[in-house]
Amino acid sequence: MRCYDLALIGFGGVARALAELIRDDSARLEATLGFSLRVVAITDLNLGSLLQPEGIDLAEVLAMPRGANFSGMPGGDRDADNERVIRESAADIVVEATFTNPATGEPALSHVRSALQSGKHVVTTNKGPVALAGAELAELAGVHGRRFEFEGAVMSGTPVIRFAQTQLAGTRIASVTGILNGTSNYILGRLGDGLALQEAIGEAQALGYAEADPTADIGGSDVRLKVAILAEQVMGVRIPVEQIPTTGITEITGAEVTAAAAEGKRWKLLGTVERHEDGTVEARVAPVALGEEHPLAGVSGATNAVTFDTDLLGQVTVSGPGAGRVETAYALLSDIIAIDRAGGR
Ligand SMILES: NC(=O)C1=CN([C@@H]2O[C@H](COP(=O)(O)OP(=O)(O)OC[C@H]3O[C@@H](n4cnc5c(N)ncnc54)[C@H](OP(=O)(O)O)[C@@H]3O)[C@@H](O)[C@H]2O)C=CC1
Ligand SMILES: N[C@@H](CC=O)C(=O)O
Repeated sequence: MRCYDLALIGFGGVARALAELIRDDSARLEATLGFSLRVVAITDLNLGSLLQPEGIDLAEVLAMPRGANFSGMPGGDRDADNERVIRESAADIVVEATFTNPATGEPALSHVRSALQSGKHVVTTNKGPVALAGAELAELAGVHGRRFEFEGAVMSGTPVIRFAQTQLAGTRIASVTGILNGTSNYILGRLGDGLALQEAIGEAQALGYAEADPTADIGGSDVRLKVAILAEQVMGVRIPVEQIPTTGITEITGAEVTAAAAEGKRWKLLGTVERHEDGTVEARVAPVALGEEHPLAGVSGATNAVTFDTDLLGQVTVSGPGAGRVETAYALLSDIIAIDRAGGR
């Protein structure tokens, strides 16, 4: 049985959900996938660092009370010494799940570079490094004979990047348009139900949908990163993030959501990448009041959907969870499966 050792960098909602999956479902995963997973290192701002090459007892760390940290445990330290843990741990795969900085991609970008340079595969749900340095990191992975996988960076666990890269590889994609942020889509729905913006944000945070800084969700910068990722990964065009005109949903009121609904319309925050006939490619993020007949109008809650406009198939739409702890942990698992299927070690 193949076994992959993991280092979890960032132990928040998504990484914990992955740890719970490994703790609770390893027998099924081993039987269906043919490999096992073991966590040998964890770092987190709150908890510090834990390095245990023989495997960490996940039940023990998942049960740690709020405010506790790893100091006092064998291989434990109260500081989150990410770089040392990434380089020194015996992990095969580094799981990067810290927060997303939409401007610099740091510290995640440095984590990914260090992991690849020290000969480890990387799986991440962090949009920053992929949007800002995707090509550089893919090249670095190639140089070191490792893989850089990031399915969860767009639409959480719903397989959209790999789907487009493999299943749509033989078509020309003229445009990609989608609802790409679960939090803002959820909030628009709740504004329509009569909630105040802050209440709706609070709900999205409690449900594990929102970014550590939710202004990234409602201000559009989260979708802007995802649009840049889709442009590069699916349409082969690098568009610097700062060149993507972006408007969020902060100016949309509950009254406007209700008034639009009365006219048969639904406000949606759309991310779009379009290839024009002259070959130029344009990207944007903006709220749009869609008519009820539009295929994306009925996509509600934290569900996301993206429509690819192709020459051979016409429109192909993929829809599924766009946020959520367990859903996003699934993206990490799907990346690990991709590494295994590519030959693993
Ligand atoms: N939740 C979702 O639905 C989705 C999330 N993502 C992405 O996945 C990543 C993780 O998301 P999620 O788990 O929800 O976020 P959380 O905020 O729950 O978890 C992030 C964790 O990383 C820790 N952390 C932050 N900075 C550092 C650092 N420098 N060193 C070590 N630990 C650090 C945080 O500690 P502290 O709390 O002290 O800051 C926190 O425990 C993010 O990049 C997010 O954008 C992608 C798709 C969907
Ligand atoms: N905060 C994001 C999480 C996934 O990327 C969202 O709500 O879509």
